[in-house]
Amino acid sequence: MSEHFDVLYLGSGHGTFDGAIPLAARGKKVAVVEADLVGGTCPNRGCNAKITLDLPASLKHQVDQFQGYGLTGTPAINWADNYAHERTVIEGLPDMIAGLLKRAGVTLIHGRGRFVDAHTVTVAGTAYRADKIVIATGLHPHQLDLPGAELTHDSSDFLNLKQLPRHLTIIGGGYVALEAASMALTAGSGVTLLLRGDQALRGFYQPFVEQLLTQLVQRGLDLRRNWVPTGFQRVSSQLEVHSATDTIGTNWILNATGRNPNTADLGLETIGVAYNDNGIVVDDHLQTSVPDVYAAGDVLAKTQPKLTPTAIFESTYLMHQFAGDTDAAIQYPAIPSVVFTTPRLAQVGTIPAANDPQSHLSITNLRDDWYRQTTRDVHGHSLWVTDADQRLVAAAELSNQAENTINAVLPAIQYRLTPAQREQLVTLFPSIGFSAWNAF
Ligand SMILES: Cc1cc2nc3c(=O)[nH]c(=O)nc-3n(C[C@H](O)[C@H](O)[C@H](O)COP(=O)(O)OP(=O)(O)OC[C@H]3O[C@@H](n4cnc5c(N)ncnc54)[C@H](O)[C@@H]3O)c2cc1C
Ligand SMILES: NC(=O)c1ccc[n+]([C@@H]2O[C@H](COP(=O)([O-])OP(=O)(O)OC[C@H]3O[C@@H](n4cnc5c(N)ncnc54)[C@H](O)[C@@H]3O)[C@@H](O)[C@H]2O)c1
Repeated sequence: MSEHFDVLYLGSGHGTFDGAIPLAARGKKVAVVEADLVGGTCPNRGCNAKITLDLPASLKHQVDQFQGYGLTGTPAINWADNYAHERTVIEGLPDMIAGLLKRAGVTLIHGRGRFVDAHTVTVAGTAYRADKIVIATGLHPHQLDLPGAELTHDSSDFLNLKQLPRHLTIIGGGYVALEAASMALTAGSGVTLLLRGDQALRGFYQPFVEQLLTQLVQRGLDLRRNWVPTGFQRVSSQLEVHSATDTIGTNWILNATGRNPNTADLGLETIGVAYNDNGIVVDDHLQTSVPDVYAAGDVLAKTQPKLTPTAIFESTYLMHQFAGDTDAAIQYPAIPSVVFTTPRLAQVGTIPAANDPQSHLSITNLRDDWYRQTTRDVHGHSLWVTDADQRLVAAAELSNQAENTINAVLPAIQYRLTPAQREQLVTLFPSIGFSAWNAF
């Protein structure tokens, strides 16, 4: 007879483990099926790996900004050492997360799961039954259907480079493209960035995106807009990227054209789970079109940003639902996002049009903030959007510490704090939090 669980999760990323661990600790019988590395994309091939590699680049950028302001001599990035450091920080994470799951009493099943019916999945020929099943299978890199596409690489390949190529060509204008471009430029590689349209980072405040691109171009980025690749070719020891009218010679090609939901080969058609190109369709309780089958994390078809904090929020919500703490619909908070370029571009809330009568937009030049002068972080701006009652509803910033500014002001947005309530909050001085709370 097949083993029976209260809840079984497909995938072991943040869409799963932040909820599965407390659920098991509360006495539910929980199983997690993982086909690859435990912990999923973020720890192994995403956030943690990327930020570890980026930090020396970010530090170098800041040291460069202090030349003539108390520092002389610019450090060089040794990529082999940087990569070796990243490995030591990352390599233990799957075992660490597996340990957390096991200590909480979760049964970890290695292999690819597939639905047989709405309450049964098979893994390598063994059937497992559960009262509820959560699909949290994440995304995979989008493949280009072009001649020579096998010569291109994805973000995991980039994060696994032991040495950076002399010249990289990056296709795409999203998070992965901009973060890789910024890191590689600072580390000394030549970088060509190909945008198929006019704009990069479409969801972000475009004047700040343009400021970021200008700074990257000043640091040597070869930016090509409206450049649509038609194919790739190896020519002796070089690679070529072709468009209808142009050719770029390069040493390495990063395909950063997005990621697609892992919905194939799960047996979704067998049991009737509805999905589309954006992912699995769910109701406001994260239940799919099939009762007792749920979805969480990046694989969801959703308008919220497909980020780790969103996945954590969803898996935690499902944990409370399964534990009987709530039967309320999910209510997403304001979800911030940041592009880890140098400088960083961070944002929260919906930025209205400049002439929107319901809101007031103001822009702060970082040069005018005394504290930013001490950190030489003076080349960007903050955007503050307030409503008719002077409550903060959205914000964006381009700076070396943009993620900290946006984190600092999140409570003002989430709890709709009035100016009088904000006055009651005392922050440390001098600090980025103080600068943020006093800027709008
Ligand atoms: C390069 C990169 C950098 C990123 N940086 C950031 C960042 O800085 N900040 C941030 O917030 N977000 C970042 N993200 C996004 C973040 O990684 C995701 O939002 C997060 O990992 C989503 O978690 P998840 O559990 O939904 O999916 P995943 O972490 O992708 O986990 C899904 C898991 O399901 C497994 N799986 C798939 N199919 C099956 C099956 N049939 N059976 C069993 N297992 C299966 C997969 O092997 C995988 O381990 C980054 C992503 C990338 C690619
Ligand atoms: N800092 C972070 O939080 C972070 C960092 C990296 C990745 N991520 C997450 O990982 C996921 C993937 O990021 P991404 O940057 O790969 O995707 P993305 O969707 O952010 O960007 C894809 C880019 O590729 C372009 N594009 C799409 N098809 C193309 C084509 N055929 N030819 C040329 N250009 C094309 C798009 O216009 C867009 O600029 C996202 O969910 C993102 O949230 C987050």
